[in-house]
Amino acid sequence: MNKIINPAKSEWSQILQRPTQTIADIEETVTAIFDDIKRNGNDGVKRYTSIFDGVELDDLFVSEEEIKEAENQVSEELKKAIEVSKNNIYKFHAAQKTEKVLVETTAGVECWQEKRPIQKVGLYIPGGTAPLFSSVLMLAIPAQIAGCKEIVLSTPPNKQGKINPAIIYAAQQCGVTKIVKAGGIQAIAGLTFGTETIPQVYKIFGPGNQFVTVAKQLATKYGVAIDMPAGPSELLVVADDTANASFVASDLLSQAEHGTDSQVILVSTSKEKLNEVEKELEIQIEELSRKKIAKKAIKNSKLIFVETKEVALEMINEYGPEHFIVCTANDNFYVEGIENAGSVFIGNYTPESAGDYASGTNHTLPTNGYTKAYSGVNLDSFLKAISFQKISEEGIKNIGNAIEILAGAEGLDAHKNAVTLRLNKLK
Ligand SMILES: NC(=O)c1ccc[n+]([C@@H]2O[C@H](COP(=O)([O-])OP(=O)(O)OC[C@H]3O[C@@H](n4cnc5c(N)ncnc54)[C@H](O)[C@@H]3O)[C@@H](O)[C@H]2O)c1
Ligand SMILES: N[C@H](CO)Cc1c[nH]c[nH+]1
Ligand SMILES: [Zn+2]
Repeated sequence: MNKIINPAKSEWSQILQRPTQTIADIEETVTAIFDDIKRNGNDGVKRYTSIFDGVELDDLFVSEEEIKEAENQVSEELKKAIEVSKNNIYKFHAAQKTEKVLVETTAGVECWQEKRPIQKVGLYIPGGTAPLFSSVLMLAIPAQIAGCKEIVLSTPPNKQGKINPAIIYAAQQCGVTKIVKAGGIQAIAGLTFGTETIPQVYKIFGPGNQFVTVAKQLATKYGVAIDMPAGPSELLVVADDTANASFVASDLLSQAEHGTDSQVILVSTSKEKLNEVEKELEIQIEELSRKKIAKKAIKNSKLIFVETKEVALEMINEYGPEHFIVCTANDNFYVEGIENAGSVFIGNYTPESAGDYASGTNHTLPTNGYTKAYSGVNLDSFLKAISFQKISEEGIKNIGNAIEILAGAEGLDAHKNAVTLRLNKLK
């Protein structure tokens, strides 16, 4: 584990740098693959699947037979756990529905806002080193509640050209309409341009490694919307003497095991707690099946001592973690003061894994400091808000003159005329 540091404020941005590559590092590769797939469709998707995933595919889609097989392969125990997770995610996201907002802004001028689903959405489900079927629930459940019509899922196949049965099973439980066997940049390109058989979608959702994240960002150049950049996992824990060191270490490792480019950080006002957690990390990491990955990720990680909670909070807001765990005597200080975080976990008995799987909140969250401007996935991510207005004769008389003056001042005569003609008719 890295040694405990106490950086000066001037060093924060350098110390807190993410270990991921930037758009500039990956853009050339992504652009070349996008161009190829735009021109060559399915052949291009298959070629890059062969290069990056090591498998030659005949068919890019999960078949009816594979769907039946998956249903039989998933254990009853896992099906029940998926049901618990699904129910909680459903409850939390269904509760986010909002009523139509109607306001009579001036007598005779009615304005309202209503939400409509995005018709065609693409869900990316990571599958490089672990089949994240929990991400299927996190994306397909809100898509279904929102009323999206076409829900296309894409995920990388294994070396036998198969998709993990739990991914297929979860997709069937949540209204996914098609499952494409493609991962990484080729999956995002397929959903961006559409191919002979992959539908082109209006918005792409989902987490992924740095290649997926940069590909999603570049997809926006071609007119496709994205949920947010949701890249390699991050966790920042703030802990004082009241925290349980072994719990804190287990949480840090839970995110370190995601990928070698994950980053976990512990900030504390207690040197003793930092030392205790460091020892726990060394013990617990040896027991993990993914210790090779976790050990590499831990190299990107920091144990930071700060003198006061005020300095801790300022540093945390500067970093803007994807996940933020608060385990201190004064949790409210951090809960009320946090400005930039994807999802917040409070107290010794709220592990980050709860949000990853089953509490009900969404685990598709902004990383790499994008918490400063983006929210995690929620019901609104799958909806558009459309504004409506209806103006009566009384209404146009009330606001017409103001519109004429405003349009005249902008030098836009046609705008002004559209009101003047109506006002004249009402004289
Ligand atoms: N932010 C979030 O909300 C969130 C949620 C879950 C997971 N995650 C992150 O998702 C990631 C999952 O990563 P993963 O790799 O296991 O799966 P993945 O599905 O994201 O990526 C696998 C794909 O990457 C492509 N790829 C691999 N190496 C490449 C290379 N050198 N050049 C071009 N393409 C390449 C391959 O096509 C492969 O199919 C982890 O980093 C994890 O931390 C983030
Ligand atoms: N922690 C991940 C988001 O960064 C989500 C996840 C899925 N499965 C386990 N964890
Ligand atoms: Zn996780």
